[in-house]
Amino acid sequence: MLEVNGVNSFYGKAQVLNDLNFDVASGTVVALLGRNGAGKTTTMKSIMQLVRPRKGKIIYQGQDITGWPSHKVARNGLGYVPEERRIFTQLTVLENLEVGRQPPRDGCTTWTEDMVFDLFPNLAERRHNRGKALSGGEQQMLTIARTLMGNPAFILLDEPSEGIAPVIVEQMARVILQLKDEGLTVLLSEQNLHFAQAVADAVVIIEHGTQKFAGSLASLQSQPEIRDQYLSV
Ligand SMILES: Nc1ncnc2c1ncn2[C@@H]1O[C@H](COP(=O)(O)OP(=O)(O)OP(=O)(O)O)[C@@H](O)[C@H]1O
Repeated sequence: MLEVNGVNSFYGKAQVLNDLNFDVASGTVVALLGRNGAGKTTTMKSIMQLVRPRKGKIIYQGQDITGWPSHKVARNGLGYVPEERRIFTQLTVLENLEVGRQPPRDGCTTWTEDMVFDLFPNLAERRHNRGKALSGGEQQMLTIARTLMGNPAFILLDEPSEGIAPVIVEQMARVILQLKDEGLTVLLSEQNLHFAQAVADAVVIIEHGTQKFAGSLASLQSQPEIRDQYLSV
C-alpha cells in the first residue's frame, strides 16, 4: 500500500534520513521504532511531504506521491496525527470534529461523530467541552478522532502513547487494533517496544536516520540482540 523507496531527507544541509526502504502492507499496523532523535518524525513528515525527500520516492497505492503538496497527499487518504496535539482549544470537542470532516472516500469507513465517540467514550462525555478543558490524553484522542473524520485509508500516528497516563495508553492500544479491524492501515512511531508489541504486525527500526531492521514483530522478538542494541526497553 505504501512504499518508502530509498528516501533521503535533509533539514538544510543536515542529512537526517539515509536511504530508508520499507513497505507498509494494506490493513497492517507497522511500528517505526527508534530512540529520541532517530528520525521517526522526519520519516512521517517525508511520507506526508511536509519534508520533501531529496532523493528517493514515496509510492502510495501504486502512485508516486513524492513532491505532491501535503494537502493533496492528505486528500488522497493519508491522515497524519503529529506528536504535538493540534486541537483547537477554543472550540468544543464536537466543533473540533466538524473541522476535520471530509467527504466520504471509496473503500473507506465514513466516520460519524457517533462512531468516533464509540471508539473514544471519554470524548463522548466531553462533547460540549472546549479543547482547553481536556486532559493531555483526551487531547491526543481528539486529534486522532478529528483525523478519522477525514475518512483516511492510511493513518500515521506520531508517538500516540507519549505523555499520557498508563490507563489511557492501554485504551490507545485497543483503539489502534479497532482501527485495523475497520480496515485502516496504520504507521505509528514509538520509542518503546512495549506499546509496539501490543499492536504492531511489523516493525521498522531506525537509528541516526539509518534503517537497522525491517520485518515482522515475531522476527524481531526472535532476535533480542537487535532489540537491545537499538531500543530502550
Ligand atoms: N526542523 C528541524 N531542523 C533541523 N533539524 C531537525 C529539525 N527537526 C528535527 N531535526 C533533527 O533531525 C533528527 C531527527 O529528528 P526526528 O524528530 O525526526 O526524530 P524522532 O525519532 O522523531 O525523535 P523524537 O522522539 O524526538 O520525536 C534529530 O537529530 C533532530 O534534532
